[in-house]
Formats: sequence, structure tokens, C-alpha cells
Amino acid sequence: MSMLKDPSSKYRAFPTIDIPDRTWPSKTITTAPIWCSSDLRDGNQSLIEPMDAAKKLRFWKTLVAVGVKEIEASFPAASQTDFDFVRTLIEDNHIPEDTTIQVLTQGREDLIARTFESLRGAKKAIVHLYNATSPSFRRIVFNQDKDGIKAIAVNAAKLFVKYAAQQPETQWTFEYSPETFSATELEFAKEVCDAVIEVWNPTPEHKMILNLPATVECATPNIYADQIEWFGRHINRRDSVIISLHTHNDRGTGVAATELGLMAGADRVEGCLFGNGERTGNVDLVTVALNMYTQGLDPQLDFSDIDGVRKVVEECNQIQVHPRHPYVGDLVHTAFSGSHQDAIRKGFSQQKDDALWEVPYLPIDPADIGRSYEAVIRVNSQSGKGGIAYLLEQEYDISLPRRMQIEFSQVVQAETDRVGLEMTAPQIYALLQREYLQANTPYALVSHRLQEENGNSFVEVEVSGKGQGETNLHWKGKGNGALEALVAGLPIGVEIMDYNEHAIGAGTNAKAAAYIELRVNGERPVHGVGIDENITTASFKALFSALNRSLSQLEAKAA
Ligand SMILES: CC(=O)SCCNC(=O)CCNC(=O)[C@H](O)C(C)(C)COP(=O)(O)OP(=O)(O)OC[C@H]1O[C@@H](n2cnc3c(N)ncnc32)[C@H](O)[C@@H]1OP(=O)(O)O
Ligand SMILES: CC(C)C(=O)C(=O)O
Repeated sequence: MSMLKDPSSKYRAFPTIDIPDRTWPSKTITTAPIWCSSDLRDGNQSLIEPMDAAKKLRFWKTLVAVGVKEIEASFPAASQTDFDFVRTLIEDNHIPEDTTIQVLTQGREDLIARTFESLRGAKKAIVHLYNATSPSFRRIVFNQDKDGIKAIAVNAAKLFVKYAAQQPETQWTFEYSPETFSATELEFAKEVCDAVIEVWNPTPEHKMILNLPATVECATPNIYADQIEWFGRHINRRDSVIISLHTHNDRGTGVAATELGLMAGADRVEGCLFGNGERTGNVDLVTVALNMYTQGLDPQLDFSDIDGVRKVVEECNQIQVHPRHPYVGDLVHTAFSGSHQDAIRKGFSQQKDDALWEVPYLPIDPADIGRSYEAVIRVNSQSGKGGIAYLLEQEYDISLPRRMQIEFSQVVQAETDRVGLEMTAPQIYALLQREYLQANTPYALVSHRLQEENGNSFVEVEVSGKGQGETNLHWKGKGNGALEALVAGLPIGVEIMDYNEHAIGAGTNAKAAAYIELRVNGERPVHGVGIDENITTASFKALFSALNRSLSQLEAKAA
């Protein structure tokens, strides 16, 4: 094999479908399909360790809670575990009235007999027959010509009728899959399916299911859509047939193929939660459903606790969901990068409760699927001021003025660059404390006295600090307001460039936050922050914070 100069010569392009008047490209999906989960069958058969009975039951209950109404529970003839699971569901009444159990079998009589046996006593059931129809499977696996392949399907279909008749207490629905449909000549797929239709004789009142698998995804999704549209136009008794999609994800386009297949007229979708299944998986039912949701269409499945569902699926399958997996991955509602955070923060502040969802970079409101907003913005070295400001607002009720956001983001940036790690909200707050709230040198405010007289403010402050020796300093000043009086009393020339304040919290526990931008001796302005129960004290603390930071920076510059 390695001798081949160009290995791609081993493969060939999938031919296009001759359907020039195709209609699906201009369709949209307007109704939710019938959903069928194959987690307990196609998903289960792909696991390193297939689920035991307890796990299968837990998974089954989760699917029922999500609202999946048709659930392929097993391949009962494959193993005693699979057979017994079907018995448990029936005998212990785990199948709600509005839910139908589905099982799969090959077209061999011993397997069919055992399959029907497993369903004894079920109120209703879907029995699913498959055999592969594509040229390579005909040649390689079955060593049969087209007639031989059709005969497998027709003979098995007849056996279905025979065995179903022996259990008339059950309301039967039959499903046929021309396995490898997407790699089968369309005329031949139709021929086999028409032959099965003849045997099962469905009616508009009692339909059968024709499931059209992309058993191995082998072409672009538009080809699959063409195949589905062609099939729907040509199959006999279309009104008595439910057309079902069953895609895999070998080319990474299982979701796209399913969506285009629905636009092409299919009625039903088989798949697995979070895309488990053979090789690269079956189509992910969650993504298809939530994609509909984000188009304003109710998918009729409940993923309002998506993390709860994920937990069950991960524990049963023993496979972790990827952090980038659409909708459910740990990181998919998270923005680290500055410009994204800025846009998200602005989006949140403008988003009205009942308005169309328009928060940039978030295709879905995380709250709709049970996620909090906590993980939406996370800060690392790629982050900007918006994300930092957002976290302080959300977690600590602290709203930094715009120019201070810019200044503080440089402090955070230096820290994230230094440690090379993400910074959590508590770590950012600790940095704010260290940098601003605890900026106590060289001057720490010990106490202050404020007097108002005839529109004038008189301030006396007691100041201590490193380098002041044992004796505290006392500075006095007079001005039009408290801050002006304090500035007048300082022995250093300062100029207040900007002042902001706001409440933190409400009621008796409320505090005040004050922010001051201060220019010392005509140098570059520097910010300070003060937090206190008393707004005047908060503003004085903010002034000392700015003064100390500025003096420290000047000292560092001079050194
Ligand atoms: C695409 C899919 O996911 S299809 C579902 C696949 N899932 C599974 O196979 C899981 C469960 N299967 C099993 O446990 C086993 O395959 C069993 C118990 C069903 C059968 O096991 P075995 O009797 O050992 O047969 P095995 O699986 O090897 O089947 C191969 C034979 O069945 C034939 N066969 C394969 N598929 C079908 C079919 N759909 N209908 C009729 N015959 C078939 C093959 O041609 C082959 O025949 P040969 O022995 O004459 O060459
Ligand atoms: C049995 C069929 C539907 C199947 O699982 C497949 O083709 O992938």
C-alpha cells in the first residue's frame, strides 16, 4: 500500500444525483420530526463495554424524560442481556403509554423468532428489519446478486407478518432499513423497499417506516438530501410510509445531512444523544433538536437540564462529551478573548427579557438549557477589559468606570502573562484588593473628621504609614465639598480628573464604592478605589488609594 504514489487513487468521488428540479435547497424545517433514539442499540453496540441492565434502564428513563417517543431498546436476538432488558421494560411497566419500544433484527428466521418472543406482552412495538443493499455489500458480505438481496428482505418481511400474527395482543409497526442505503443505486433501493411494502401492505392509517441509513457517510450532505427527495418522490404508497433518516458522522456532516434530509421531506430521525455510535457516531439528536430551537421551532424534546442528561449519558457510555461539543460542551458558552467578551457584555446589558435573543457570540441563551451565565466569560491572557469588568459586575457588584477598566485590565494581563493560567473571578477580585483597596503606603488613612459650615467643608485627616515614624500626621483642609477640602489639605499637589461612585448591594448591608482618577504633580493619571459603608469614607479611601499608587509608581520610575 505504501508503494502507491498517490493514495487518493484508491478512492473515487460520489456521483451526483440527477434531480435538477430538487426543491429541498429552498425549504426550511417547519415541524419537529418523529424522534427515535438508537442509543440503547446502535449506540450500545459501539461501546467498549456495552451497558449492563442497570445502565440501560437509567438511560431509558432519561430518554423518556427528555420526551423521545420511539426508543430502539436493543437487538434482542444478539444476547441474553439485550433480550432480558426488553422483558424488564415490558414486565416492570417501564414503557409509558405514549412511548413505543423498538427492536432490531437481521433477516434470519431464528433471530426474527427470538426478537418477537422478546416482545411478548408489549402493548405496541416497532420491529426493525435490516439488510444491506449496496453493491459492495452485495458482493463482499452476502455474495448475492440484486435478486438475492431483495429475497432476503422479502422473506424476512413475510416472517415478520407470520410472527406478528402469533402475538395479536401487540399493536405492531414494522420498519425496514435498506442498510447502506446512501451507497445503494436509488432505483434498486426503491425496488427492494417497494417489495417490502407489498408484503407489509401499510395504509395511511397504519403506516410502516422506511429508514434510509447513511450507514457509512460517503458523500456531501447535499447528495444525501437529493437521495431522500428522489426516494420520497418515487417510492410507492408514499402516504402509507414514514420516511426515516439514520445518518452517521464519518465525514463529520451527520447533522447537516439530517437537516437537509428533513428539508427533503423526511418525517423521522434516528440517532443518539451527543452523537455516540459506531465509529464517529450516529447523528447527534441533541444538536439537531437544539438547532431547531435556535431557529424558533420547538423540537418537542426537553433539554432544559442538558447537564443532567449529559451526566447520565457519560456515565452509561463511559465516554466523555467533548468540551467543544455543540450546546453541551463545557467551553461552548465561554468566551476568553477580549473582543468576544466585550460584545457579550454589551449584548447582555441590552438584551430584554422577552425580546429575540441577540447576544453576540452566543447562539443560544445558556439559561434555556439549564446553564448559568457563570461560565460565559472567563479570563486568561487573551482577555480584555470587558470580560474582567463583567466578572466583577456579576460576582461582586462592582462596576469599574471605563478608564479604570482599561487600567485594571493591564494589571490583570500582567498577572495572567506571569502565571500563564486562567484567572477566576475571586482571583481577579483579590488582585483588585491587592492593587487598589490595600494601596496603603506611603500614606494610610486612619480617621477623618468632616464639618460642614455655611456651604464650606472642613476636613481633618489622621494619616499613618511606613516611613512616618511613631507619630501620625494630621492634615487639614477647607473646600466646597469633602473631597475638595481633603485635596486642599494634602501636602502634595493633586488634581482629581474623574470621580464615580455606586452602591454595592441594597438595604442595611449596602456599601458604597468610590473610584477616583488622580493626577499627582502633573504626572500620568492613576486610579484609586475605596469601599466603605459610608460614601465619604469610601471617597477618601479612593483618593488615598490613587495617591499611594501614583507615588509608588513615581518612586519605581525614579529608581
Ligand atoms: C449497521 C448496523 O448497525 S446493523 C446492526 C449491527 N449490530 C449487530 O450486529 C449487533 C448484534 N449482532 C450480533 O450479536 C450477531 O451478529 C448476531 C447474534 C445477530 C448474529 O451472530 P452470528 O450468527 O454469529 O452471525 P454474524 O453476525 O457473524 O452474521 C453474519 C451472517 O449473517 C448474514 N447477515 C448479515 N446481516 C444480515 C441481515 N441483515 N439479514 C440476514 N442475514 C444477514 C451474513 O451474510 C452472514 O452470513 P454467512 O455466515 O452466511 O456469511
Ligand atoms: C440497522 C441500520 C439502520 C443501521 O444501524 C445503519 O445502517 O447504520
